[in-house]
Amino acid sequence: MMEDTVIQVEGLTKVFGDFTAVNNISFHVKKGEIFGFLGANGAGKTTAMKMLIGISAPSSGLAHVAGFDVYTQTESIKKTIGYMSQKFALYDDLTVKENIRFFGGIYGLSKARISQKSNQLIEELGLEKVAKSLVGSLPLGWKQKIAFSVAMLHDPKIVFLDEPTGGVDPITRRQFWEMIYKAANNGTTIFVTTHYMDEAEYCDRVSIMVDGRIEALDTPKNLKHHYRSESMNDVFLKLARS
Ligand SMILES: Nc1ncnc2c1ncn2[C@@H]1O[C@H](COP(=O)(O)OP(=O)(O)OP(=O)(O)O)[C@@H](O)[C@H]1O
Repeated sequence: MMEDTVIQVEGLTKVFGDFTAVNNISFHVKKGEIFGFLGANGAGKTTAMKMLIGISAPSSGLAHVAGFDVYTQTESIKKTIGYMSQKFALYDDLTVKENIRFFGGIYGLSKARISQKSNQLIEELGLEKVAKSLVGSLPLGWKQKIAFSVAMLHDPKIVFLDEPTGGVDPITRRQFWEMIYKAANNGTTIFVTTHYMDEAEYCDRVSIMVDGRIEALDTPKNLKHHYRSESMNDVFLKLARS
């Protein structure tokens, strides 16, 4: 594995019965890169991501995440990465502080470290007034920003974000992306799926999955040039909906 490669995937495949959900995909992701993982509904993004985060065994192919093998070193992978999904992020019936304490504990942080991280996160996000409110009472955009910070509590090398901004308003999405940039600038690798094509423009490189295969992978600029498109939306429509 090249020194700055943090995700290495070769011929990764997942079969359910006679249906191939992820079909022989290959790519590398570099340290500190923001890697966009795009595809229409059902293209196979979540299935691929589940293999990379060590919760679903591949049918065939190879993958290393932070240097760990997805077949044999899944516990090491889980400790090294952060994960956030739109569908499950935080406990609605715990307060902001309780969520931080809970997830900090799961990640194995010391009490002192959790307390320090909790204060830092609350200050950075300007959450002083709602630190003791139940997360369920907060707007979705706030929840998602807190969820991202919680996924970063243990300073993961790579953070996997599965549609992190789904249903969130454009201003909050922009703020969310500022958090992503900051994490990437600090050396965290970001692997992100999204349905928002403006967000695809913010990625360093983007892959586009169609029916389980990666049909295109390049910088947004090169993809637009190659597909003679004005925007990533056009590129996506040409590939994913053709
Ligand atoms: N456990 C499973 N058993 C059988 N088929 C599955 C299973 N998990 C996913 N699939 C199928 O694999 C295909 C890819 O699903 P996946 O959830 O990976 O797509 P996706 O690109 O993440 O879509 P979305 O954007 O809707 O989340 C779908 O046709 C889905 O029905």
